Amino acid sequence: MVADDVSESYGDTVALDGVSLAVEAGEVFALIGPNGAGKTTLTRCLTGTRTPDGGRVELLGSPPIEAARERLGLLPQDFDPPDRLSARELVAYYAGLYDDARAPDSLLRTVGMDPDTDTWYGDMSGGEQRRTCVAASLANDPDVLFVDEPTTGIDPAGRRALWDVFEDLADAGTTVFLTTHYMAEAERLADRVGLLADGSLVATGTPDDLIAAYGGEQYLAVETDADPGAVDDLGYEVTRAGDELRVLGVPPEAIGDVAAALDARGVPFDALSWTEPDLEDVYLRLADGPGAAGADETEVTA
Ligand SMILES: Nc1ncnc2c1ncn2[C@@H]1O[C@H](COP(=O)(O)OP(=O)(O)OP(=O)(O)O)[C@@H](O)[C@H]1O
Repeated sequence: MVADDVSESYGDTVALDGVSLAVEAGEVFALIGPNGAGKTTLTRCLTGTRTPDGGRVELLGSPPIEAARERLGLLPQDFDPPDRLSARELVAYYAGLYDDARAPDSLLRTVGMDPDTDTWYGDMSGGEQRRTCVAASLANDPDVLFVDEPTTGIDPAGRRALWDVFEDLADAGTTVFLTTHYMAEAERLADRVGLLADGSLVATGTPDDLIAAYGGEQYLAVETDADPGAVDDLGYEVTRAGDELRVLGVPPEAIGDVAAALDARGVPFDALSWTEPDLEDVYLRLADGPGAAGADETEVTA
């Protein structure tokens, strides 16, 4: 799928301001960014539910509106099926829209739902509702799946179970375009991540490359009142952050040496913890921190 210089506004609100990206067949692409960044709008443009004001969009080699419906799966953020259907009825309804659909019971089991439960959709917990909706979005065994915040409201075990579902789909060759606020979800699932802020794509790259470029350094946090000068001869930069000293750039294999050096210098400390940057640090730096969204649009590559 391709978005080329896509712009879209709602009245005076600019939701997308010249977004360009390309997602390869079989790739898992995660779109992250703050509330109101334009993620849902971009998903709508890519799926043909909105026609952008400007730019070009291509899905499965055609304008989205012409893309083969039976090859697409879509779970919108605001998907709101009828309340008075059981999970089986709901998934069977969506499966019935296609000539060649997967069996509803098997789909429900895939997402961790008991197909025999007769609770109406309107009476299910938020997490059960979302799982059922994920099952419905898979009814036609799509080649390209768009899922907008698929695991919101799902408990941690259920979320991990759905990650396995998406991973299995990706392993089987399905292209997945995922929108999420869970950085661990993007980091675990995505081949590439795009960070959208204020309608612009601020950075795109593999999770590892983005973390290397923007995540900052690994560091050893030393909970102590000591002055940074007490440990500034260890070969690492040392800064104070609240009640801890941060010894920057310490690799995991050097943690013992630093602890021994603290002891040797008589520096008292209550705790040591080692931290390595993750996608959340990238997000905070580029989208939510000081100077956020100020980065030029960047494709990060190894
Ligand atoms: N139907 C609409 N009418 C007017 N403005 C809209 C409409 N839909 C979205 N917007 C505005 O467009 C901008 C982008 O919204 P969008 O829903 O695409 O963001 P998002 O990144 O998906 O946000 P969230 O993470 O909260 O779901 C926001 O400023 C939003 O208020």
